[in-house]
Amino acid sequence: MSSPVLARPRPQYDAADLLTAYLPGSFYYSSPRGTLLADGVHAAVAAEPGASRAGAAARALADARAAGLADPIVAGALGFRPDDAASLVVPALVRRAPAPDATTAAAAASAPVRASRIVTPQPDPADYVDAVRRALLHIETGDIDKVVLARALDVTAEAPVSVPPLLARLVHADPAAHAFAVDVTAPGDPAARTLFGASPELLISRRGRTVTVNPLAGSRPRSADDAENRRRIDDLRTAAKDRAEHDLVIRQVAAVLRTFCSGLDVPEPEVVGTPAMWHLSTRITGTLAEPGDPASSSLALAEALHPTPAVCGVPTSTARDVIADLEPAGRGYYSGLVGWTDADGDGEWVVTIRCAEASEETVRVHAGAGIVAGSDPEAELAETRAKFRTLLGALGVAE
Ligand SMILES: C=C(O[C@@H]1C=C(C(=O)O)C=C[C@H]1O)C(=O)O
Repeated sequence: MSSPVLARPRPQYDAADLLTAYLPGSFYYSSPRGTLLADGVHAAVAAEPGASRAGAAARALADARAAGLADPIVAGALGFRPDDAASLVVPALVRRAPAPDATTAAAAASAPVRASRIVTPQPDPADYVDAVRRALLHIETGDIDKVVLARALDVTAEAPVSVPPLLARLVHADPAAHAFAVDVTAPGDPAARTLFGASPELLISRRGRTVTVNPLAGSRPRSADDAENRRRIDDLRTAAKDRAEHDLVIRQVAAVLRTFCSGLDVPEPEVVGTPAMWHLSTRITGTLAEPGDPASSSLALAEALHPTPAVCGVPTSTARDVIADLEPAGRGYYSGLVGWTDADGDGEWVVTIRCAEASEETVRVHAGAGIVAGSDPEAELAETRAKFRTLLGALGVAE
């Protein structure tokens, strides 16, 4: 007779448990695929700036498995530029739960928000409008077809800002968003820094052979009025300028994916909504030709796709130079990527937008807009203003 195997049952969590357990220093990520909360550092993933982070992640995952860590993952964030800092670790403990739903974090969402915060635009809105005009000159002269220009708001409170209730509000406001919070404190920083947000834009999700990417480009603010929203959706669906802006992104993303996939389905764009915005969206699926190749891991694919013209421009390197010239402050983690990958290469990475970085009393909120021929500088300013609403709503302030 065999004796029974004694083992502690694997704990079952729901999305609310993990959101409640989140504390700065943890890695939190939720999306329609599920919720993940990772704590502690088994190993940091070091990579020289500019070198492939996917290679370093694959080595760290192999070492973690060899050291006996069950189902290790690499989780964290990469910045916008290849030479920006990254924050990637093999966490010591990973807890998973199903995706959040409309009931998740209801209590946090109804809690009052502490008022009296000062909002400082970086740069001044007039300077942003001027930068858009200068970007249009680059487009007229033919240097670039598209560039995404961003600006920021510094929201300063009277006391250190607590990220967990802000994250809970973001999840409650849009349970279908890709919500995240990542510790991005670097050696030498005077205080801890947390990157958090609710991105609508899936850079890549990989399960086995199947990859899904969902670029967004072309936007309208959401209105409080249903009839007005129907008008805006129709307008977005039919406007030649938005369609051209969207097609630039899809063409580049599909071209990159074709080099990894044996089959690719690129449907017609549709309009999707967040609580603050409407976007043109194309949900592309592909079948990987070599799923066992480390060069096809979700992080390797994310690095190959990044930066898409949804956050940078066309052509990529000239657009990146125009951004460096026209945006007074570096982007850091904004418009980079956040997510996780496992030892089989499966994982999910999102574009780091609708996000902010909190440190002590200050939260820096970011938003950008794609500039193409025919863009109206004031309308692009209004678009960034509407995009800020995702984070400002959680903070309980207006621009
Ligand atoms: C750059 C941002 O958003 C991106 C730009 C968009 C656009 O220009 O229409 C739409 C969605 C995102 O790909 C942002 O939210 O900061």
